[in-house]
Amino acid sequence: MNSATLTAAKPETVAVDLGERSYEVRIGRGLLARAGEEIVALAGKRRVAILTDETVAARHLPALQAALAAQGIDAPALALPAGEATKRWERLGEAVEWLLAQKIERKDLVIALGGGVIGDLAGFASAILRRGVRFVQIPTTLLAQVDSSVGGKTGINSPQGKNLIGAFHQPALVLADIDVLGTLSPRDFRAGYGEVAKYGLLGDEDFFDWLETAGPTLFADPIALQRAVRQSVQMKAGIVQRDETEQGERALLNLGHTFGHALEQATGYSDRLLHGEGVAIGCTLAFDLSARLGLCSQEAPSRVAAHFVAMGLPSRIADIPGDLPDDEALIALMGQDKKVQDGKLRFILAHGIGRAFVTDAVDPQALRQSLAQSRL
Ligand SMILES: NC(=O)c1ccc[n+]([C@@H]2O[C@H](COP(=O)([O-])OP(=O)(O)OC[C@H]3O[C@@H](n4cnc5c(N)ncnc54)[C@H](O)[C@@H]3O)[C@@H](O)[C@H]2O)c1
Ligand SMILES: O=C(O)C(=O)C[C@@H](O)[C@H](O)[C@H](O)COP(=O)(O)O
Ligand SMILES: [Zn+2]
Repeated sequence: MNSATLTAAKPETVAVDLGERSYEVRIGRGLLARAGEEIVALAGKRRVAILTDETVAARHLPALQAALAAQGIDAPALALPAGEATKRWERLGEAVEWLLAQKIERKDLVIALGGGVIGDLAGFASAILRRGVRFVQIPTTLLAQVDSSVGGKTGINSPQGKNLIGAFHQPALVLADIDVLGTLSPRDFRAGYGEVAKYGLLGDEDFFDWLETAGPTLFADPIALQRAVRQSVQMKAGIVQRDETEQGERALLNLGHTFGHALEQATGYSDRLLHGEGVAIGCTLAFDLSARLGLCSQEAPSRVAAHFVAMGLPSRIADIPGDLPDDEALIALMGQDKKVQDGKLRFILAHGIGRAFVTDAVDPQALRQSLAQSRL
């Protein structure tokens, strides 16, 4: 990120208003260095334990530990292997046993320093440790800053499907320091962008219009990046406030995920397909299916695909390297989706860009045609 020539906006705060589970999301530059003060303000000088991954630990853990040490807090850390494969029982067990060995008590704090994998796993570990301890999200990927650190969905994957084991457990604070995104690989940055675009596609056409121009500049422009993170978090916070446990509206945040999660399972939760890449392919499929069902214009899916291509993201199943299960097997994998009701798949489709809705009225032939088209 070109921080020398561009000044950034001031840090901003988005409140997530959930009664006694309310918290704030701070977004801006230099927040990692101020983490010690934030943690003391939240929990005094209580004990703190950090869960992270090995890649993030090498780049950003010393700065966090120094910020905490400056406030007199000695914070031990456990660094798990980086990558989606870490979101599983064995690593969860390792994390929980380690937290117990650190004697983390109910009123102490767990810090998740990392991307969505660490945030989801650390959040779930915090939910079940002594039946619930507080945790703070310090998201270090674009995906985690715009999406996974907010809203309290925590959990791990199963061989049967994505995020099938988990709990709702809201963080006590989120510190999204956009400076730390400067060390992300271009591929991980782009994957996170898949979730940014999702917000425009599901509920805000003006945001999507802006992203079509600003998207390619985000990595180098902290002002545009902070705006993208803030608008995404504002949209997610609004939805989560109205529907914390996904009884209705929150399912819109799953746009593209019925497809994406099945593809992630089919690729073994490996780096063949990152979560945000699956979301980009899934969003394109959702718009293609919507157009086939006559719900939106034919232009909408082309515009969605064109934007993902312009951003260097995959937009078709054919973009995934290696062999994949056939369409019937992919549809069977979708059967484990958490939105399934009475055995029936439910999809997030759209009447146009920014106009998503939930439906179970999907012609299976149209679904098969969309999947077949996406393989070409
Ligand atoms: N809970 C939710 O609401 C929610 C929302 C969206 C996604 N998710 C989950 O999030 C996960 C994906 O998250 P992700 O894309 O952040 O993946 P990730 O956590 O695996 O991070 C991606 C890669 O970036 C590396 N990394 C992280 N921060 C870095 C930094 N600052 N500099 C350099 N490298 C860095 C990591 O080590 C990893 O290799 C998926 O499991 C997905 O299901 C959850
Ligand atoms: O917060 C939500 O709600 C979301 O659906 C956000 C998604 O981006 C995220 O990937 C989430 O983990 C998917 O939820 P799931 O319930 O399908 O596992
Ligand atoms: Zn997602």
